[in-house]
Parts: sequence; C-alpha cells; structure tokens
Amino acid sequence: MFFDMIHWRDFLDIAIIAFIFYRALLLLVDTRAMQLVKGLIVLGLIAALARLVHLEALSWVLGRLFGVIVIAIPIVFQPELRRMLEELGRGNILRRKQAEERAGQLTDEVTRALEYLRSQKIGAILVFQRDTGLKDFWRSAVKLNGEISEDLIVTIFWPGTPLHDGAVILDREKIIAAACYLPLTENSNLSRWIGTRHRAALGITEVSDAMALVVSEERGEVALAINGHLSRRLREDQIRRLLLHYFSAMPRRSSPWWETLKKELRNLWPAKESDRKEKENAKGN
Ligand SMILES: Nc1ncnc2c1ncn2[C@@H]1O[C@H](COP(=O)(O)OP(=O)(O)OP(=O)(O)O)[C@@H](O)[C@H]1O
Repeated sequence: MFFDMIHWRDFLDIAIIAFIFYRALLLLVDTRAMQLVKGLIVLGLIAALARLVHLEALSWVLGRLFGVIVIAIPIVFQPELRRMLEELGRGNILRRKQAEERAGQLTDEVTRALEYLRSQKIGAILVFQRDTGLKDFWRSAVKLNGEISEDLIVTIFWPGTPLHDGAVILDREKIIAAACYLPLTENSNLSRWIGTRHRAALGITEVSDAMALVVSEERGEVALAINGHLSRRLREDQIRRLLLHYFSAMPRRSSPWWETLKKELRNLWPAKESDRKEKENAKGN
C-alpha cells in the first residue's frame, strides 16, 4: 500500500533537492554566511521544539523572526549570494583555473625543496603516488597527511631527525607519510654507484606506477625513477616540468564501487611479497 504511493519521480525529486542543498552548502563553507546557516538551524530546532510542546508565544515570535530573516538575507549577504551565482554559472572554468594554480603552487614548493636538499647534499626520496595505491608501503610508516610544502619536505629529510631515514610518499593533495621502507629493485645489472636509496626508488617504480625523485647525498644531484628506469642529473627546469605534469594530471575517472571495495580489501589483507612477485611474473608472461 505504502509502496504504491511511491513513484520513481519522488526519488529523483529528493535526490535533486539533496544535491542542490549539498552544492549550496559547499559554496557557503568558510564564508560569513555559514555562521548564519548554523544559527538558522539552531533557531529551526528551537521552533520545532516549541511547536511540539505547544509554547504558543515562542512559536509566534520565532515564526515572525523567520519572516524578517528571509527578507534580511539577500540584503546582508548580497556579496556572498552574488559570488555563489557567479560560481554556479562558470563552475567548470573556475575549478580548472583553481586546479592549474594549485598545480603550479605545489610544483614550486616541491621543486624548491628538492633544489635546497640538492644544494645542501641532503639525501631524500620522494615517491609520487599515481593510480596504484601504496598503502602497503606506508601502513607501518609515520602517517602525516600534511600539506605539501617546501618547509615540511626539508624538515623531514633534515639529517638526524627521526623521520629522515626512508622515503616520503605523497599524492596530488598531501604528504601521506614519511620514513617509509620501499622494496629494493630486483635488477642485478645496475652499476656499482647505485646505492640502496636509488635501489629503493627503482624498486617502488617496478611494483607500481609511481614516480620517485631521489636526491643523492654523495653527488648532490636529483634522479628520476620511473617504470624501473633511472635518469640522473635532472636540471631544475626538468624537475619543474615533471612535477607540473604530475600535479596537473587529473586523477583517472574513479573506479566502480566494486573495484574500490576490492582495493580496500586487498589493503586490509596485503598480499605477501612472494605472492605479489608471482602475480607480477604471471602478468609478464
Ligand atoms: N628500502 C629503503 N626504503 C627507503 N629508504 C631507503 C631504503 N634503503 C635505504 N634507504 C635510504 O637510503 C639511505 C642510504 O643511502 P645510500 O647511501 O646507501 O644510497 P645511495 O643510493 O648511494 O644514496 P646517496 O647517493 O644519497 O648516497 C638510508 O639512510 C635510507 O634513508
């Protein structure tokens, strides 16, 4: 009986309204208007309570107050409302511009950090996560979830500090963790000068699609490891271009929910190193 009264259009209706509220709230976050929204919610709750327990006078006053507020909102919050409508109108262009600006800013921060570490001959490994999740490698490390900044990167690798040993893993948003232990490369044809720091950087790019940048403590140079290959003596402009490409790339279209679930389950019960190698070999054959 109840289900006969529900039509698919009702679900659509509710979903659209929920979406509009959600987008409106997102636009209001961190603005003055958010305080007003919170105030209105509190007033609404008090009004509902007053009506429930039949406090007639309070209900009447709050009812009038809401009337006044509805008229006052467009006047007081005219700049915010204007910005909201503008953002709605050119949402995509604005978002793309903001993403470009952010990519440039992150590129600057990381490039400056690498250049500083290189000039001071401070050893470092930065692993840039792409589509392959690297949770297996940061699970037992020191989780940071910190803003990507020159200061934080330099501080992490500062000699003698508790986090300087091991790799930093970051993604396009955050520094995920520090002091991460990476698998060493299996490649036995590497030249003698390649020490464990560089072998670790190569190793992680053999088992994932990540890219790693290594600062050599001995030679004061920056190397790139990608797909099991190492390029040495990167110039600043090359580093900058690489990083801009990394930070500008949009994450791939999110995978369907069952893929995400599978990935999460795999992260909960990580495959043993030997199993992973077996799988890699099977893929290679
Ligand atoms: N498996 C690993 N995962 C993460 N970091 C590692 C790993 N192995 C070594 N490192 C880091 O590398 C440092 C040792 O570097 P080592 O001098 O052996 O290598 P390298 O490639 O010669 O580097 P450099 O040119 O800077 O001397 C360690 O102190 C540690 O911080």
